[in-house]
Amino acid sequence: MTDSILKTQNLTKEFGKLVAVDDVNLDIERGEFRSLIGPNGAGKTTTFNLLTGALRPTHGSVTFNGEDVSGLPPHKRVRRGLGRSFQITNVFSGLTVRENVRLAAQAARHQGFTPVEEFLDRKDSFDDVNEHTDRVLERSGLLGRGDELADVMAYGDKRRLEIAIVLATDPEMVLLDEPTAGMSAEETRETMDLIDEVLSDRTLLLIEHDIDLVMRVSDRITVLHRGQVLSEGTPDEVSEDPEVREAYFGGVEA
Ligand SMILES: Nc1ncnc2c1ncn2[C@@H]1O[C@H](COP(=O)(O)OP(=O)(O)OP(=O)(O)O)[C@@H](O)[C@H]1O
Repeated sequence: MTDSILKTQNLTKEFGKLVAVDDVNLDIERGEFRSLIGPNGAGKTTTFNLLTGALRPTHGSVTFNGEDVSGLPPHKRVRRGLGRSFQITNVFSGLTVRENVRLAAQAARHQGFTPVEEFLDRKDSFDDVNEHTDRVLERSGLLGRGDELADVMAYGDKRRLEIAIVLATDPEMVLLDEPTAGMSAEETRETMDLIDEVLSDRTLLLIEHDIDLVMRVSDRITVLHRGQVLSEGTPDEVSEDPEVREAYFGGVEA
């Protein structure tokens, strides 16, 4: 039996008459690197938003670690270990590297329900958050650079900081929404290497339209087309699927 970390059941999102995500069943195994690909308008971003909680499904459910999280807002999903990155991650440019990471660690960790509870919680958790921040900086290759202002960091280092911010929320699973969008081939390679270096022990779901990129990095690939799952399997299985070739290349041999 597989050890599922994230499942969707009959996940559906309608925008008026348009069914953007249509009865999608995903079953992602703990530790897996899964990619979700599909041509423009296939429903990738909508699926991503249903998983993070930015959108609520019209029908169906999202289960994370055995818990139905369909009704939970994004920040509560993050606290349960379902992290997300890049397009939603904010690097505060006026803050230092350490402050950025610390803020993310704090936001993900505080558990108090009222300001008073939070205040009472705070003393103990300060040491805890500081230690966690150090561990994250070390893991991300940023220890010793904590006092640098995010604003003046080089492009590649900023990406490193973005990943550190995700890691600070202590995710069991990370949702990556087109992390290399707009990058050169060289920057794409560096970013994927960095993800591999820093997040390789987490379950990853990469939303991506670059089919060549996902072929290289994924354990399994789910192909969406017109809101539905068209194909699923290892990179080899998916790339040999005639329906995938049809959807991507219009039947023309690539
Ligand atoms: N808020 C919305 N209101 C109405 N229609 C929407 C909304 N968001 C997405 N859609 C539509 O749902 C369909 C799926 O869009 P989605 O952005 O999820 O696809 P995608 O696979 O991410 O595409 P792309 O690669 O172009 O970003 C598209 O037809 C899109 O126009």
